Amino acid sequence: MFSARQIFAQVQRRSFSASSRQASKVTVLGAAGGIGQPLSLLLKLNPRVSQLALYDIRLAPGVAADIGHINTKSEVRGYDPTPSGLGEALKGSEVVLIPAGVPRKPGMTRDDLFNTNASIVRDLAKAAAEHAPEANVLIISNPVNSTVPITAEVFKSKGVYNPKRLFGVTTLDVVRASRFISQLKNTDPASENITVVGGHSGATIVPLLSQSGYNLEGEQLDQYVHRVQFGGDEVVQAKGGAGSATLSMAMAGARFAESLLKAAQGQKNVIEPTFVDSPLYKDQGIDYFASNVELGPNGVEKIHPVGKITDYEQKLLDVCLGDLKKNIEKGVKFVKENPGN
Ligand SMILES: NC(=O)c1ccc[n+]([C@@H]2O[C@H](COP(=O)([O-])OP(=O)(O)OC[C@H]3O[C@@H](n4cnc5c(N)ncnc54)[C@H](O)[C@@H]3O)[C@@H](O)[C@H]2O)c1
Ligand SMILES: O=C(O)C[C@H](O)C(=O)O
Repeated sequence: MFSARQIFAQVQRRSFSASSRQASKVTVLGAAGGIGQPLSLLLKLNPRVSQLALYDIRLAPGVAADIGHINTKSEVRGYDPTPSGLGEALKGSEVVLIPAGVPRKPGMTRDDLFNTNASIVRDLAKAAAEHAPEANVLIISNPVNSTVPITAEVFKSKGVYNPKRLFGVTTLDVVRASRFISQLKNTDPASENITVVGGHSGATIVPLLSQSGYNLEGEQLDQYVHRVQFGGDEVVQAKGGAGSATLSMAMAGARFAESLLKAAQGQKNVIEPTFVDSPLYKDQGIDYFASNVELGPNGVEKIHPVGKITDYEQKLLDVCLGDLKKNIEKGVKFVKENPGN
């Protein structure tokens, strides 16, 4: 005989496993690139994904044919670089990841990518607003501090903006912050989870080490913060002109997509750092900010405040806010002045 409690637990388990089998179409725009390919591979390995739609201006059908042989259940399809191919790739999608655009070379800042990537993201955002207005849109293309506002402005201009469904992917900053502290403290990096707030470039990346109970001091603290803020540059230098982080970014993007799908499929307390339309600094004219965000079936469920920080961290945050405001304004202005076709 089962007790009422056991039966209840069984029903709960069944309903969770039913919802975790829910069909989820995921689309990658820029799927043939340095990030796009390993990201698509990781998504193919994710049992929460039922359909994987790959789009790029080159090679997406080839990447799809290759990944499609992997023996997991999801259907993979690559789309031709035409407006109808893009539309089909987006139609019915629950999660749209956008790593389309050019990466940095040594000596460049992320903002130096603006001139090329702003119009790429604007045009892909237009297609997403038209064909997948209710999808969760995950922006990876740099400069994220500007490409997220660009996407928001496009969605607003089409009357379909939902601030709960637009995310700048800043997961890599937390992945790095966790890895780098584990190297200093000889801990397991997988069990570190350092809070990182602000944005995704240089001084706008603000690790809040004190919130994990660590108190590095002096030069060691300065070096740690610098490494987290400029971790991307380490990879750009090491690749010597052949691009920026792709493999670690693919892991970070796949982790964020998995968190969104988990939350959409009923899991509670799913928290990820991400750059979203946020109330935290709107009184200072800063409409987007990255902090820990609880995800739910509707996307953003709850935006966590920055919380208690040290005077040192407050100084980092002050610098961050100044830069962030300019990056956001640049994105908004771009769409107003260059609405495209
Ligand atoms: N958010 C982050 O943490 C993070 C981390 C690493 C890289 N990035 C950024 O991600 C972007 C991509 O980096 P990458 O290394 O994959 O570059 P990449 O050049 O290897 O790949 C970019 C891909 O985008 C495609 N593309 C270009 N224009 C397109 C369009 N209009 N529609 C569809 N696809 C298009 C290209 O054909 C290419 O396959 C860069 O802007 C880079 O700075 C962000
Ligand atoms: O550094 C870059 O340009 C790519 C990315 O934003 C990163 O953090 O690795």
